[in-house]
Amino acid sequence: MAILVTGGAGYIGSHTVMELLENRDEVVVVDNLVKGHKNAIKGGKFYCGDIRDEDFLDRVFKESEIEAVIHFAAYSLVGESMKDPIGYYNNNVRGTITLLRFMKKHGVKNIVFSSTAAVYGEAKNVPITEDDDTCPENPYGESKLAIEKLLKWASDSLDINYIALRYFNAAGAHESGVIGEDHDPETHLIPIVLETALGRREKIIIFGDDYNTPDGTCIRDYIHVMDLAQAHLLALDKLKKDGESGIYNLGNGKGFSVKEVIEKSKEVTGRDIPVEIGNRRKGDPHILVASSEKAKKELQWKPKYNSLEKIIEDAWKWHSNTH
Ligand SMILES: NC(=O)c1ccc[n+]([C@@H]2O[C@H](COP(=O)([O-])OP(=O)(O)OC[C@H]3O[C@@H](n4cnc5c(N)ncnc54)[C@H](O)[C@@H]3O)[C@@H](O)[C@H]2O)c1
Ligand SMILES: O=c1ccn([C@@H]2O[C@H](COP(=O)(O)OP(=O)(O)O[C@H]3O[C@H](CO)[C@@H](O)[C@H](O)[C@H]3O)[C@@H](O)[C@H]2O)c(=O)[nH]1
Repeated sequence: MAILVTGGAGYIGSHTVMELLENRDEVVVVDNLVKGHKNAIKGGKFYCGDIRDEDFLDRVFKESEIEAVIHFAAYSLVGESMKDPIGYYNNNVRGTITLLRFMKKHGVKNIVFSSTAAVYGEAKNVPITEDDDTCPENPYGESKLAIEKLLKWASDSLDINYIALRYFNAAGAHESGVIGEDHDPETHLIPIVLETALGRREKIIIFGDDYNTPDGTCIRDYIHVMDLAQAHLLALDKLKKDGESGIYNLGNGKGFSVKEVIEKSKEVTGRDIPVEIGNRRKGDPHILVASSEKAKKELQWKPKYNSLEKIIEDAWKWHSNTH
């Protein structure tokens, strides 16, 4: 029996596939390679196609004995979603609807879903717990919240069990340096900062320094991609064991401002990183920091790489050596 990983050629997906392979799980990856890379998939069986393509998805389920699904495939950029809300709903919501229909048809019950801190919007509490209000500030977060709600109804009446993992900001790379964060164009803070350190960019533009935070720049909770990968395996175990659906935050519980990330990157790389202050980016909440106590207690999740320094070191190893 295999684990179907949608979006397994992408950043977090490819790192989770590595972890599954190390755990000796059988893996089937589905990805349309719109954003991902075939050479980031380090094992298992690969199908190139779109999860919204019904005939394609039906064939994948028919040809492989799928035990459970980990569902990463989505568009995931806050800024892009503000410009293309229809495209975001179309890919994220429609893709998940098609996936659930074929899971149902082929009798696959368990799904781990990539949700996001962006479902919370401007947080009222710091750190944020899973019971806090959800009020997304951008179409991306809204599309993910719509999927969480769909999953809830599906679990109530369709015999589907789900765990939605609300990741905060994924960062870092596999410790081997073999795979890392490889988006094109890159929009995420840490890779852009490191590309600037490497001289591939002239400068990093800070999107606003007039937020209500100590240094005026946005605060995020950066979580190592391999700690996220570990959480997916634990979520699968839990679904197999007790079939109980649930929602879990995944973060380190510590926030860093954009300026702090740049300063730490200067220390790690020993390079100069030129900075310019620019306008705010639409759709950005000022602070997002997780409480992950629920994941630690109920999934037995034990993040191993929980310092910003280690996250930047691993990202730097990949960016400076292999990219
Ligand atoms: N990167 C983060 O900080 C972060 C934080 C919270 C949540 N997430 C969520 O985690 C998941 C993975 O994020 P990522 O950073 O690895 O993104 P990514 O873009 O690197 O990976 C997504 C993968 O899905 C594929 N894909 C997209 N639409 C598809 C479709 N219709 N059919 C088949 N394949 C499709 C892409 O080609 C890509 O390989 C996403 O669902 C994202 O919303 C990411
Ligand atoms: O060139 C840049 C890039 C980013 N930022 C800022 O850096 C912070 C982090 O931005 P980024 O790395 O783009 O991540 P987010 O927009 O916080 O979104 C990520 O983290 C979310 C969870 O918090 C996920 O849902 C998204 O999928 C993922 O892209 C934000 O305040 C940005 O405004 C800059 O100032 N300059």
